[in-house]
Amino acid sequence: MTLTRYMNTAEIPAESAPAKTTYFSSINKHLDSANQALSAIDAGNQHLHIDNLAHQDSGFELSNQERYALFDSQGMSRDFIRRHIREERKSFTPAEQHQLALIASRHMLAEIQQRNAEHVALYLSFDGELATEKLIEALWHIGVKTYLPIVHPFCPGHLLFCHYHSESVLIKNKFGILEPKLNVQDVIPTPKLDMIVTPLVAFDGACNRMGMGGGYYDRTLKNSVNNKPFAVGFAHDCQQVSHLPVECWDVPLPLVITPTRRLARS
Ligand SMILES: Nc1nc2c(c(=O)[nH]1)N(C=O)[C@@H](CNc1ccc(C(=O)N[C@@H](CCC(=O)O)C(=O)O)cc1)CN2
Ligand SMILES: Nc1ncnc2c1ncn2[C@@H]1O[C@H](COP(=O)(O)OP(=O)(O)OP(=O)(O)O)[C@@H](O)[C@H]1O
Repeated sequence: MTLTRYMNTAEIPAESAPAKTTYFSSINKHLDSANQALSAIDAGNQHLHIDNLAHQDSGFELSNQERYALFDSQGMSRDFIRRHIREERKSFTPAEQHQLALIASRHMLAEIQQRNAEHVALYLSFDGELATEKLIEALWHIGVKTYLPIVHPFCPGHLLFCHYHSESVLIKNKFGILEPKLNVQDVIPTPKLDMIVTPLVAFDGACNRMGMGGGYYDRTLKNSVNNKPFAVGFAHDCQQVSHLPVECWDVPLPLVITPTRRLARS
């Protein structure tokens, strides 16, 4: 059984929205196995786990009644969608955020392992973004090298990617986001990354991506050749919208992973 098992292409419009409680009770059914998968790696049971995670059914499928309702964004401006979805993703409690991040991290870990990625850029969450801390710890345990974006000190709108390890010193950037203190020896040229797990504010069914509005990831991803590095959006289900107004500089993602979906761009 493959990961695509939990991809559900049917979209539920907002008017037939199930209550958030229904979404959470279906999510909770999958929490134990996600917890076990990630803590087995913590416990050093790596080898067994890598094999298991890569091949077992690590996904799940929600019925239309259980899934998070799609926000109908038709005709809305980018700015309005950005503000609305930022509020939506911030509305989860810390406990809900933790559960959702665990479940999604398990899926992302399986994706990283299946692709044999050795150098993976991620982000440290803020503003209600899906948290990556557990995923990063699991990657350290299995020997995958992790990197974080740094807002470029001289080149406005651009990012540098720096090695992130257990000894890294983190400082807040101008947006209040934690990033590694710049050390040139830690910088990796972007084409050397195998994967970039990108933050995003909103995405649609065609894997179009909208971020915080700085154009940082668009500038980074426009230089990808043959999907190297392979960019994967990591987001809450509530961040999917029915339609994103696309600009000429927007770079669509080949894949988006949420707690309940693996959405590949066709
Ligand atoms: N966790 C995380 N790290 C990331 C990003 C991200 O989206 N998430 N970025 C993705 O690109 C870059 C930072 N880009 C950002 C762009 C705008 C704002 C922001 O908060 N803008 C404010 C206005 C700030 C101001 O005017 O000074 C806002 O919109 O409220 C934050 C991050 C690099 N690191
Ligand atoms: N490749 C590029 N070259 C030059 N300017 C760009 C490029 N990509 C985006 N921009 C500029 O960046 C600004 C912000 O773009 P946009 O609103 O799409 O960012 P975003 O995707 O929301 O942010 P991010 O990628 O940082 O998460 C726009 O004004 C756009 O002109």
